[in-house]
Amino acid sequence: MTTCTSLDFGRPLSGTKELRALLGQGILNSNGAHWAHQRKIIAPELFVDKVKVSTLLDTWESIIENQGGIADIKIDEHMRSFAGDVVSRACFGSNFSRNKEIFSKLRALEEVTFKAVRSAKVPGMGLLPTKSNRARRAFEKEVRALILKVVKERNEFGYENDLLQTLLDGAKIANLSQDSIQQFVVDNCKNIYQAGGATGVLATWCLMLLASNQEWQDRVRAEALHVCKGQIPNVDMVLKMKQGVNVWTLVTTLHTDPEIWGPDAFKFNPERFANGVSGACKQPYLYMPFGIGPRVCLGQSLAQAELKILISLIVTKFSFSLSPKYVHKPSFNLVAISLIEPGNGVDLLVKKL
Ligand code: HEM
Repeated sequence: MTTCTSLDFGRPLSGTKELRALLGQGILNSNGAHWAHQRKIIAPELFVDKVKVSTLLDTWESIIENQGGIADIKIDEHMRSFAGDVVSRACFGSNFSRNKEIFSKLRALEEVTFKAVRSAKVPGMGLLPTKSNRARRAFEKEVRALILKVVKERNEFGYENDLLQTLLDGAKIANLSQDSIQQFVVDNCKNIYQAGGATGVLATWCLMLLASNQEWQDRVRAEALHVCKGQIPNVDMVLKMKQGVNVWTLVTTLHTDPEIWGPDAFKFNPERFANGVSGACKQPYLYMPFGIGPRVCLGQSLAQAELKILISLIVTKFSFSLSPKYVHKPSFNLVAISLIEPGNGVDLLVKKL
């Protein structure tokens, strides 16, 4: 895989037409030279040191205070906005103040796209003026307009050293028409928001697991307190098939196969990684949470730093357990990068320490 020189790594998503509204021809959904150009532009921008602590902790503290010392919090939205905030700061600079609006419209676009992908059985259905097709087009237009507004402000108010600027400069160097420049920037902004959202889902699952495994929550807290010594953590503290045939690996199955991980494959046991990935499973290359090869996740380091900072801050400031409201319902979201999300969200009972 790493010695492969082809630029065609196939994105054979079923319902690609339906996905166009959500992902366009940005990095997640493109191939060949166009993908390579985008990857070259985006890769240097996803710096670990751009992670900043958000207002999430203050929000939780005030909710807990208002609810008399212990609060029942549905954490999904909080984690989603935290991840969005990090992506926004890391990639779109200080003036990306519309990030919340863009995020919520993208989420709505994702939901209608998901429905369309699931029901795209009849050829041409995507073109009919059905209620969901109209909604999809409306959200697509709104997201595009919001992003282009930010681009306009950037062009009027000057240069900033961030991904948005790099995308604008990269599109200009490529000698694209005005329309193509706009499409290039819009598609890639949407893709980065989509891809970056994965961290929010991962943080949600991580807190759910720590909430239902108190012993591990205590161990993680003790480690975070030991490493951070009462300070806010920073990044240093925490880091041949026939042509045209595409193979999709169901990574969840790979990551829970007892033949690979041993008889306790389904148990939440972070201890298995005490001696690294090679100590945890038979073949280290079978562990691929961020993908593998030339299309490996570009935000891997950013996401890992972001999660370590977030989780160590949360465990040192709060203790938490699963709320009786929580219903376990993992749901597959095939739209962007195949995430398994908590279908009913995650409800936690949170107390300030
Ligand atoms: C815990 C969080 C995350 C997980 C588990 C994750 C996982 C993945 C996976 C599995 C892929 C597909 C790899 C493949 O096709 O082989 C991917 C692609 C990608 N991810 Fe992430 N990701 C996360 C966070 C992020 C963040 C925070 C960003 C940036 C802000 C990001 C940017 C990207 C990009 C740009 C791609 C497309 C790379 C390409 O096609 O060349 N990801 N990610």
